[in-house]
Amino acid sequence: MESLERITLKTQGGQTAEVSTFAGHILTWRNEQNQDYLFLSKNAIFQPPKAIRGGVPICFPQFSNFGRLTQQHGFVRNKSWKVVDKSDWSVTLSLSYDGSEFPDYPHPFELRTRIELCDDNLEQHLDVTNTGSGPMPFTAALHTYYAVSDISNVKVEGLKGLAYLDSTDGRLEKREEAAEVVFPGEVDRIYLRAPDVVKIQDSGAPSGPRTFEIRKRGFPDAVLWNPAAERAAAMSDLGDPEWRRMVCLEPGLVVSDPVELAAGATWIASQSLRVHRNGGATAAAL
Ligand SMILES: O=P(O)(O)OC[C@H]1O[C@@H](O)[C@H](O)[C@@H](O)[C@@H]1O
Repeated sequence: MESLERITLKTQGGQTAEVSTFAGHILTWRNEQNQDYLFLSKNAIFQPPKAIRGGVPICFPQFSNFGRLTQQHGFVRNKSWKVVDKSDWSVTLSLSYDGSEFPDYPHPFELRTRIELCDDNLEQHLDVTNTGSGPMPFTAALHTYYAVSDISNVKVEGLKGLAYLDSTDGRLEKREEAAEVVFPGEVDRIYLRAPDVVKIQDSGAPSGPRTFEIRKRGFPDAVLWNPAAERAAAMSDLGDPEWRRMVCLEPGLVVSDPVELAAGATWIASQSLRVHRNGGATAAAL
């Protein structure tokens, strides 16, 4: 098994994050008690170019099959990235594509991600520059896997009233009626024009209830995913009971506000993840 280069970030308060140069991928984010905030599957396969199951894979230049590529979620999660700069608590990675490897995607680009860790707050920035001479269409998502005690303890707030495409039902457009979305079975939805703040509550976390607050910028949509038992059983790097310990909330540029980036132009977006523990706010500032 090929070992991955991991960069460790640390805060003064003792939280850590690990970032893999393969895939420009946040692998872990742990609090000072070494408890995981992000889910990384025990069955994850660390064998490039296989995508890693958990953490924060970057889906680019395509989310799912929204684009012309045959690779689900694009190809940057299967590539090695370069470290541009690094401090104890931050790292910037980049990936250049010259437009030649994938005939269905002849658009050269320079993609960067910057990851900054503070106590109970992780920020991830994504920016892309079109280095070609024509317009560059793309879709994208930060495919963030949160660690939860059990999916039956999870409720997602902030989606009520939104239209969504139900990927478990032929991408039929539906409307969210629930103030708190729960997971009685497989959930795979693309919420259109989601608000910039969405919250995931976990009432069974080991050190008391906790809430993940996701603040997104520049991503109009949000994908919510848990595969449930049957689909997870077909995924060798997930399976049972791992699927119970995760939920994905993925800020995305998927359907709303499609982008055709002009030659030389740069697009930027980000997410800021904050954890509120035991129902109380943390001391970290945004
Ligand atoms: O197995 P992959 O390619 O990492 O994708 C996992 C899931 O990613 C989610 O973003 C999609 O909405 C799901 O449909 C998909 O199954």
